[in-house]
Amino acid sequence: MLIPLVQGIRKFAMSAAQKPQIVFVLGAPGSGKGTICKNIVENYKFIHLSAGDLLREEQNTEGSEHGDMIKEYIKLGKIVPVEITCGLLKKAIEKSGASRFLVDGFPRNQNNLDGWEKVMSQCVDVKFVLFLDCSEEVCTERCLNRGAQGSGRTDDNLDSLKKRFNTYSNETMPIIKYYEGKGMVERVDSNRTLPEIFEDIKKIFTPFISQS
Ligand SMILES: Nc1ncnc2c1ncn2[C@@H]1O[C@H](COP(=O)(O)OP(=O)(O)OP(=O)(O)O)[C@@H](O)[C@H]1O
Ligand SMILES: O=c1ccn([C@@H]2O[C@H](COP(=O)(O)O)[C@@H](O)[C@H]2O)c(=O)[nH]1
Ligand SMILES: [Mg+2]
Repeated sequence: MLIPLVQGIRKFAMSAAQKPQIVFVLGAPGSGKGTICKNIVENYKFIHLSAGDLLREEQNTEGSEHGDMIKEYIKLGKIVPVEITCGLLKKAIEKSGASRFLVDGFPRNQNNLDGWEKVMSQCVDVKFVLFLDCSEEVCTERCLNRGAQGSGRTDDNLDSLKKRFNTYSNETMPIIKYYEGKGMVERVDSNRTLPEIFEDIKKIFTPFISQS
């Protein structure tokens, strides 16, 4: 599966006038990644790609060879192998043809990072990581509310949330630290109200857009 993925991206890279710019959006489950990305898209020229949404879509695609595996991984809060997730992201980036993307909820572990770098690093330009920093307590309450309001997500329950937080602490935090070490992390306290968060988002994205 990895070989056609690499070939496809090379073809894409050759035809692109400029490398697409990528901002990774990371944070705990329920930290507000999807909500904040929606706000960014309303105010700045970005395409929002949620890795979780792409996986849920794939899971529900009739005849998908990965559907059952994705379903199981999501319920257990485990990270799906990068070949699948990166393949879906690559396809969405190519299809869109846009120049700026918010990649929400990826890379989530070392396997994701290695796979992304192997396949995408030559063809896209990762500008920075937006890190939505939010306490487990606040995040849990938000996800449980989202479940109670009928999200339909199989992982908006206490049992799955415990597992998702474990995965986040053990596997995703080291990736955020890795980017921090490279001076690439913009941290926003997302325990606060949306207007407060959006003020900080403006301070990050307005200069970024005017400089790039
Ligand atoms: N700052 C906030 N204050 C109050 N509620 C919020 C805030 N940000 C997001 N929410 C709500 O919390 C829930 C989770 O938000 P969202 O879906 O954006 O998080 P997420 O990080 O994408 O979560 P996941 O990782 O589970 O996909 C949603 O119901 C959303 O409306
Ligand atoms: O890169 C990714 C992104 C997500 N997953 C799986 O999906 C769920 C839900 O993701 P959300 O971002 O919360 O929508 C996540 O817990 C993982 O099981 C993944 O494997 N890889
Ligand atoms: Mg989300």
